[in-house]
Amino acid sequence: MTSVLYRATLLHTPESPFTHPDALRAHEDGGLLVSGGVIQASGDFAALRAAHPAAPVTDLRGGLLLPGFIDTHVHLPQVRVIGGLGLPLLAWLEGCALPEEARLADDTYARAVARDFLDGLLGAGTTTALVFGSHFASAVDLFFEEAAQVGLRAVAGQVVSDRLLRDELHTTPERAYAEGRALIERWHGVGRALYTVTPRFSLSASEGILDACAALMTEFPDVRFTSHINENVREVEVVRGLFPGARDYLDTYERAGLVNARGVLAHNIHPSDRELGVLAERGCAVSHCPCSNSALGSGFFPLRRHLQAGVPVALGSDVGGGTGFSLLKEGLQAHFMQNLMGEAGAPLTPAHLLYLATRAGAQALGLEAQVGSFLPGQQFDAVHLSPLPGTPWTPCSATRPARNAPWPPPLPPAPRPILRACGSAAGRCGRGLNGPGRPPSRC
Ligand SMILES: O=c1[nH]c(=O)c2nc[nH]c2[nH]1
Ligand SMILES: [Zn+2]
Repeated sequence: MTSVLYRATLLHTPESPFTHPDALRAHEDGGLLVSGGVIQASGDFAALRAAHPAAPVTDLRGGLLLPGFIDTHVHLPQVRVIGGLGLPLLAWLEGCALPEEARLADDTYARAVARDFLDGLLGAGTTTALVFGSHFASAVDLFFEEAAQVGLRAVAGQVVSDRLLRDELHTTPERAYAEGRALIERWHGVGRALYTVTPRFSLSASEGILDACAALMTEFPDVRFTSHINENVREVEVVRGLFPGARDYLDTYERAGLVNARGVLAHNIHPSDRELGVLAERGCAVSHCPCSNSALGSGFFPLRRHLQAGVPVALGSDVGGGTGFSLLKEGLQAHFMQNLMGEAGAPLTPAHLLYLATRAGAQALGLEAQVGSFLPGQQFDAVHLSPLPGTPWTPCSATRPARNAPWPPPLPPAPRPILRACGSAAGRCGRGLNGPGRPPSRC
């Protein structure tokens, strides 16, 4: 099989920068040798060229080649309600998201939505996504068909709920099991498709429906699991009331047997230490969706606590609670929000952000042997970020200060003031400013 040598500036993070400070691999004049869609070698272009002189070269210089982005939380039926800002979660679901989700009962509408959604993901450089599907089995079926057409690595499933949404979005445990089973048999492992068992959240899922989800997970041991957790204070309170015997939100899934290394739970903004400990011990990942957390006012994600506990974390766009498909934007927002948290935040460098948008997502989905970096043996799932022709392209030449270098540097001694403000309230002594040497207390 012919190999092709791609020439570009390459960046990838085969290790986690949270544990390996030198995790970023950067090759300014880099090369990737690809054969049959699989990466054979990566590194400096000159060395690869010397070792493979006959390989045809595809020249992609002038931009950046990164592993394709991996979105670990995004809702198929919400692509047309992106940007409904200003409401907290439960009001937003009722007024904005759920009425639109009900429209996917119509197959023609559902197909059009699937196409918009896939355009959005691929346009943002996302090549793998963990997709919250539709409540309607036929819409999920259509989605898998459309995803196969465009080559997205779709890890998706039918969303199931049996209370507190809208009647047309409710199902029963028996029907959820039967429709889930049929979709798994039709799509799981076909081409790039994988199936995810998807109860919407414990607020809308009875114990019966969580048990039906667990039955599918037992019967098909490599399908994935996804849901929401601890997103909004009011939501957490309602869930506590609905599951009086549960220790906390996570326990509602745990008791059904749904928490393990095949799982990704979205948000987790308000976790207890117990929940973090269990997630870490079971290897269940959390999808952090910072634009959604900001848009719905859900709160600040305690990334530092997740990292300290050892919980795997990756990034999600959470369209349409989130504001768009770009994981570059999610990374930037994550950075801003961690900054705003001060001491409680985790400082994020560009290497952390690249990792969270690529390799961390692959690990969360159990796909790290296939995608997420440019290591040999990986699929050639990549995104080429190239500026439009004519855009000035000046690499940033600023040097970063060392992590613990004092900043700001000490200030020079302050000049002696010539005039000092009057010490009385708002200068009401009538003299305004004191003359040199007159202490404010004499005013
Ligand atoms: O951000 C969210 N988007 C949703 O659609 C949803 N459903 C339950 N919980 C949710 N959170
Ligand atoms: Zn969501």
